[in-house]
Amino acid sequence: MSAPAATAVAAPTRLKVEAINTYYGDSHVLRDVSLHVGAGETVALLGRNGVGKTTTLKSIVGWVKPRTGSVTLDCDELVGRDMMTIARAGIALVPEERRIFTNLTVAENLKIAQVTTRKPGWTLDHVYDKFPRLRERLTHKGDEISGGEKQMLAIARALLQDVKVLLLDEPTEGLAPLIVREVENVIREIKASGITTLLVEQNLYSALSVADRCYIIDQGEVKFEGTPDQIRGDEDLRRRYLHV
Ligand SMILES: Nc1ncnc2c1ncn2[C@@H]1O[C@H](COP(=O)(O)OP(=O)(O)OP(=O)(O)O)[C@@H](O)[C@H]1O
Repeated sequence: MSAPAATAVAAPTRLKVEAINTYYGDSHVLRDVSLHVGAGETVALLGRNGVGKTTTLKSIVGWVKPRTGSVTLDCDELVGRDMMTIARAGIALVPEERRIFTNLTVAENLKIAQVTTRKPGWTLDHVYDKFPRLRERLTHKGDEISGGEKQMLAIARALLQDVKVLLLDEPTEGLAPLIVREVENVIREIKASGITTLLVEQNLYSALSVADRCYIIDQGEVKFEGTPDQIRGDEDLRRRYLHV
């Protein structure tokens, strides 16, 4: 593995993944994967197709269970807990398929996502302010909005759930360049609001433009930890692990 970033962020660790090994049946997909995300940091997990990025996110939220290793949120162990408990602890995954209710309007999708028992970090007003596109589409059904709007709606729903750590799986996938820029701005707004984000991206330059730090994973192993600038400046690294 390459040397860790010289410019370590001073924030306390919020999410820590330590030496997890995850399998699908006999297939050993994650091999001693370790990473950490500081409070308020935006970290990107990069790598080619099928190397284990989504499986890392699913292992964090308990969708798949690591066979060994540890995942902690503010030092609380999550491995072995069910998905609902992990979600209540404050981790939300926005999966690649952007799960929203297609038969409900945008407004209804947002209303039912709201946490009523606790004060959410993001309120509906905050969402309407930062996602003007959604405000314009409030009466449209989930299946009547564009891919970019679905992505923003899925992210907004997660933000309304009193989230501490947001996991985004390929948030810019399939989106037009102009909409990719809007999603990047939303990710910056999320960081500005103090939420910790771990995102998986195939769109390297989009990820580098929003991330404070990055990990590169290959064949289920973390091969690099460093800054966007280190990746921009290392053509060999990009060619070896990212094909760009
Ligand atoms: N439910 C599953 N059952 C069996 N194998 C799986 C399952 N999900 C993923 N895999 C395999 O695990 C490996 C890692 O997949 P994963 O989805 O984590 O990769 P990824 O890096 O996110 O790639 P992609 O960008 O293509 O989603 C791949 O070989 C994939 O085929």
